[in-house]
Amino acid sequence: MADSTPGIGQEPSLDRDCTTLSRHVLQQLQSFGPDAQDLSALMNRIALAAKLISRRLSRSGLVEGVLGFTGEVNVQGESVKRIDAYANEVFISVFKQSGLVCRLASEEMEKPYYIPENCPIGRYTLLYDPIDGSSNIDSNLNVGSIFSIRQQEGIDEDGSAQDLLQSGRKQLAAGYVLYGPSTMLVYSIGKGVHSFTLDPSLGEFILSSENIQLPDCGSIYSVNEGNFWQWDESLRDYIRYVHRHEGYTARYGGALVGDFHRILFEGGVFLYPGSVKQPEGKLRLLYETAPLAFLAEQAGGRASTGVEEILDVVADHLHQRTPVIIGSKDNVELVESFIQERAREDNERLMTSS
Ligand SMILES: O=C(COP(=O)(O)O)[C@@H](O)[C@H](O)[C@H](O)COP(=O)(O)O
Ligand SMILES: [Mg+2]
Ligand SMILES: [Mg+2]
Repeated sequence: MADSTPGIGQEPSLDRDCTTLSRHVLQQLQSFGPDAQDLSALMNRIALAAKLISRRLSRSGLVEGVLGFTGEVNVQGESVKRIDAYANEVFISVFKQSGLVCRLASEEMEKPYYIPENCPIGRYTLLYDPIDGSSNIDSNLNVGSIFSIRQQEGIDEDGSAQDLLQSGRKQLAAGYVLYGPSTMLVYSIGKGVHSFTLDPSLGEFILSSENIQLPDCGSIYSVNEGNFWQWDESLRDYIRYVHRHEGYTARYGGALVGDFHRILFEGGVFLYPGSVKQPEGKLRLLYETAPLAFLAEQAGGRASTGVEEILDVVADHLHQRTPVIIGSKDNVELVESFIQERAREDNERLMTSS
């Protein structure tokens, strides 16, 4: 049997390279300057929030007060789950003491939460969806958190947060946490997309994949087909095309983070189009689709509303929704081609009837 004991002068081999998240941020920025230190500290705080939420989720069937609803309805008109409220508070308390951010904006709060004691030191705003896919939680299925970091511009004295109403290209960093069989954090600071896995025995996120590349084309399409008759005919045409062609497979888990994660690693497309009732779709621009679009572009993929890149959309209010088609370049383009074709036909019909 081979002797695996390290010889004199040899390092004992580890399972993997133990690159932590904060070290990774500094390595990418190749700097120890104040901006790099800030970004590294911000990511560290997000990791802390993720660990606290992950710990709570892992005990969800065992302790009181994790599952079920609070009885309140949020600004989106959705019933708030206890875990939504808990995770929202976790991000607030983690960042309140950080000195890093002046303002937090989340799905669960109508207006941003201001931390005046952090200003003007904290020059950043954190936008987040504390728990994405919370309808999955009572069935013990995957959920996530989504985050986006922007530089705060101006002092926002009147509390209107006008500087947040800019395109997604203003994001400094974005990412998500997936609470699945393991807890993973995927992020980008505009230098590729990288994933980390929480090692529960160390309490640290350890690098698992660097420079993730979305395949140009993939077989997965991920969409809630229960909404088929609510969509525009162009989307129905696309789905009919997929049904009639070999090589496609449907995957839909009911939590955007999980569904996007699969697409990021395996390729394909996730869609949440507008419907008759909700022409803008369901997903929110500033803390759901824009951060994921940032990751998709950084990984060589695309994210589109059908007529415009998601990252070019300028929000007109904090909780703005937007249709989204996100994933592999070729797949996104194919969906867009159905939308454009239908728009062209509608135009021609209009021209001939007038
Ligand atoms: O944004 C989402 C829900 O967010 P939320 O839990 O409100 O943060 C998504 O995860 C959707 O729930 C998901 O895409 C499934 O939507 P439906 O198909 O159930 O409408
Ligand atoms: Mg969500
Ligand atoms: Mg949510």
